[in-house]
Amino acid sequence: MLKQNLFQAIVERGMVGIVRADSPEAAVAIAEACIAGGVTALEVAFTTPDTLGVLRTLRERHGKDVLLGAGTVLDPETARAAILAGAQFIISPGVNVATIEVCQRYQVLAMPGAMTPTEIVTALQAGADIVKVFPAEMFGPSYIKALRAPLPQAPLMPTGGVTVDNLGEWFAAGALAVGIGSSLSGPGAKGDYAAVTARAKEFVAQMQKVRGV
Ligand SMILES: O=C(O)C(=O)C[C@H](O)[C@H](O)COP(=O)(O)O
Repeated sequence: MLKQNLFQAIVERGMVGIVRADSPEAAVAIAEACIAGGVTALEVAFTTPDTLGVLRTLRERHGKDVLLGAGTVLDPETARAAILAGAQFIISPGVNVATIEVCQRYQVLAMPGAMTPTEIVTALQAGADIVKVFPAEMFGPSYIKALRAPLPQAPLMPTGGVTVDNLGEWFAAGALAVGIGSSLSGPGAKGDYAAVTARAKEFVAQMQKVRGV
């Protein structure tokens, strides 16, 4: 998919589900549970064993309807491997310029993590497509609003502490999209995949409400 179409597809969904698990089997099961509930942009975090295998499995099973990315990517080598395994976007906890460059070279979305205005501007200058504001729960939605006063052009994706209940607040504050971890996939750690699907459905329904669909 062309990078601009990928960007649009993330914005339309409004959320990226974060899959982080103790085993590749659990990661695939959590991802499938999210997809079953309608959350179809997913990041597999590299703290998961055999993340590349998980990405390949999900890429083989799902066609264009599921957007797949890799998270917790700290360096360009990991980014390149993830792209070869089918990742369409690369998320990092911080700003690593060489990682952003690999994303631009292969035309996948670069989504580095940043917190301060200096970091956010550095990320944008280096070629970030979307800036993950992380850890967003430290300052809450009002921080996104404050950032957007001087940086209205910044496409921000707060990540950390996003829940069904506060989803609307992040968008009201100016978020382009959100990253959702434990409040979506948390029950998956205990093997309760049905609960993950139920949470995914709640997020999708709430997103429609927030957007007035
Ligand atoms: O994208 C990554 O790889 C991250 O590092 C993001 C973290 O997993 C978030 O901290 C998840 O936050 P919660 O939604 O509060 O669980």
